Amino acid sequence: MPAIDFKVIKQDGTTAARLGSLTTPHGTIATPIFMPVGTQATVKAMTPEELREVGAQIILANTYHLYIRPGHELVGRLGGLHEFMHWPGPILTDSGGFQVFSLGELRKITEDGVRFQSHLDGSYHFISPENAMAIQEALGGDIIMCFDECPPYPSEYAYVEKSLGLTTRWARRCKESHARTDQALFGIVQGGMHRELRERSAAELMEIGFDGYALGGLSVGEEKELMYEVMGYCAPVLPVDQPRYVMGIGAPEDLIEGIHAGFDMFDCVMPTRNARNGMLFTSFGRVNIKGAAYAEDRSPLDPECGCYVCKNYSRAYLRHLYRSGEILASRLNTWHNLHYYLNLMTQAREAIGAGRFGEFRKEFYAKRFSL
Ligand SMILES: CNc1nc2cc(C(=O)NN)ccc2[nH]1
Ligand SMILES: [Zn+2]
Repeated sequence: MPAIDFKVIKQDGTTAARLGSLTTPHGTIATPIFMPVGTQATVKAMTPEELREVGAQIILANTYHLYIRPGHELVGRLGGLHEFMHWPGPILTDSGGFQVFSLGELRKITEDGVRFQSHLDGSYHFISPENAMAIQEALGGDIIMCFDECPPYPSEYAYVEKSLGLTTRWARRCKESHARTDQALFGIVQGGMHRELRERSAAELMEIGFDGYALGGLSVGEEKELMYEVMGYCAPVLPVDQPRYVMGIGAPEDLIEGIHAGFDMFDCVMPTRNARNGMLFTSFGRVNIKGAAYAEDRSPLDPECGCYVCKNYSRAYLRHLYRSGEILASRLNTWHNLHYYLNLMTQAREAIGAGRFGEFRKEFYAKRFSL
């Protein structure tokens, strides 16, 4: 009995966008879906009940951070992430591949795995594909990710080619050592910005066979056009009847382009991190709430939003909270940004259901810069 079941409910009329249903041991998710990032077993500033209220269906937790603190064995002993963080819905854990490679000089890659120093106290650690599986199995997420190498951008062609071979060999080791049948395992396609390498990586992973496929190694400093090009030629080579996930993506327009290309799942720290920095997303573009223009602006942040924040608070008050360094600023700004992202996904799903995602995409761009 596979851990997850994915069905394409409806293919859009004129684009590669599709409406899907992803059933996991902790509930069923409508796709396309955005996953709020809960790095240290919390989506910062939000309770699980509030996450539900803004429309979150599935959240992401970071294996690297939870391995370092409080430790995956501790989380396992306390019943796993769902129990530990009081989140009853589906959880996806990344493998730590990206975080560990982001440590830069503090890490050494070998065929067997990666040796790295903790960002907290400099202590030495080693993660192999096998223990990336053991860590995620202890954390107890519903969907876990292969341990891969995310090459820096830009990298020499030869390096990217060599790296994808390591990612494939590591993916095979992940599948061989993955024991929990109630956890789905996704492969991660690498290959940089080279079409033939991306297609080779995808083919090698599909040969091994996974429950879903992610596109890694994007949003690493490349131009948006290049990111969209890679998404455009990767989606069609991935299995049509399995979930397609783009990791670390992205800004609202990146989600629209990812859905347009045929992807189903997205995660990004942007809505939550930007919220804490006063950068708010609205249907008409971005609002930097600390701007003096909002000092006496009694209007809601986004008149078209309708979330708890936009129904009850003025831009002037949100600006005051932010400038005063109030904790409520992070909470209200996060609430609104997550509602914006998740509501955008709801609208996208409705548009696909009506066979009009192409028109929806045009409307999205038409009103974006009318602030
Ligand atoms: C914000 N940019 C961004 N790029 C990512 C790439 C990966 C990846 O390749 N994981 N194996 C994961 C998260 C990412 N977030
Ligand atoms: Zn709002």
